[in-house]
Amino acid sequence: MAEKLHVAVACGGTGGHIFPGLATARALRSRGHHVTLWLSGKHVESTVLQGWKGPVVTIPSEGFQFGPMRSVLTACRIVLAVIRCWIAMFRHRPDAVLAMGSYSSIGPCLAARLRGIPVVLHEANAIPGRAVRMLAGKAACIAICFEETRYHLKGLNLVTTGMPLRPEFKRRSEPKTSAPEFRLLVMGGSGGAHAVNEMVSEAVCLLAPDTQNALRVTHLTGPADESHIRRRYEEADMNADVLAFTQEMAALYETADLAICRAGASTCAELGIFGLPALLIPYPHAASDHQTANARALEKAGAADVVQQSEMTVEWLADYIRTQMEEPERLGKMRIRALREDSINAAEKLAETVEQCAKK
Ligand SMILES: CC(=O)N[C@H]1[C@@H](OP(=O)(O)OP(=O)(O)OC[C@H]2O[C@@H](n3ccc(=O)[nH]c3=O)[C@H](O)[C@@H]2O)O[C@H](CO)[C@@H](O)[C@@H]1O
Repeated sequence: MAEKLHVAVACGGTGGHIFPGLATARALRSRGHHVTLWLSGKHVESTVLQGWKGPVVTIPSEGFQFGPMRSVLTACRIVLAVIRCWIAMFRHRPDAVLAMGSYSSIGPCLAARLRGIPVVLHEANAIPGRAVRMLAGKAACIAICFEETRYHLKGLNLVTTGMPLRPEFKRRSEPKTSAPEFRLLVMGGSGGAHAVNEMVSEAVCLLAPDTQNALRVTHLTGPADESHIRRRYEEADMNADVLAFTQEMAALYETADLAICRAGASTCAELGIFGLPALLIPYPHAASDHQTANARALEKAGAADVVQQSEMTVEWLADYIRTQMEEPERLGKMRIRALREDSINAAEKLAETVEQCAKK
């Protein structure tokens, strides 16, 4: 094993950054290293971070904003974050920084560069985000999940690690047993997605008179929409479990027949671990439309269908769900194509990459 290191894992932002950061932090710890999480203070971080007992450094940071005045504000915030991180690094003295690629990676990575500390970046999406593009040139290594990403980061030191996942996301050892009803899992990433919540719940309610006992829905809404989506299903007398957020994702993936969801990087990797077919509705405002690129990679593999939010109607969705319920053979074939190996042991592979890049 490499010598004992102190690694700063910068994983603030959304669940899509915190979960893989946390999984890698745990893998680094189990290899004997000391780990500090560097976060941005966003509310979602406390929801997701349950169970982390190690040290945390919170450096407030905000996403990129554009326009003449806003760009100046963004630049000022970045400078402030770098100064704060640079000061915090006096106390914490990391040997390496691992950044999971959100805007909150920028402060710790630039401060680390000023201090001569090696930086490893993790890019979860098929198209790299702004923070990774900004930091890539100075990184010791960039870990990626999609082979497509190589086209966007030519000439840099890349290694494919896959997406670090929570330890409970283990592939099912026995084939899925068929439940009497069709199980639909609806989710919009770690914060929920309002447009997905509205359209899918309306489509399911449109189907309600014919499918009440044949369809069971688990709908993860995010905090804003939970109560009115629950009410909508109740009024339609529909068999639905509505939750703002759950920590029990593995059980849901394992029992579902179909997912309707956004195409965030963690969601895509998790669908692959469980071989769960999906209808992917990419978030239309994602930077560089990266969710469409993620979704197309799954579609190309025959693992998912993709529909753009702007092209979707409630009637089309209702018809899509009914068709999938009536065609279990099609979903069975998709299930086989959906199973992917590339994110198994990703946390360990990324931990190993950090060890290799760290200051000896
Ligand atoms: C809106 C947006 O820009 N989202 C981005 C954000 O991820 P965002 O957090 O939106 O989405 P991801 O799919 O990457 O991650 C969602 C995570 O939340 C978990 N989950 C979700 C609901 C729930 O109730 N419980 C739960 O645990 C999922 O299992 C998954 O691990 O960063 C990702 C990584 O850069 C990007 O790919 C996404 O495009």
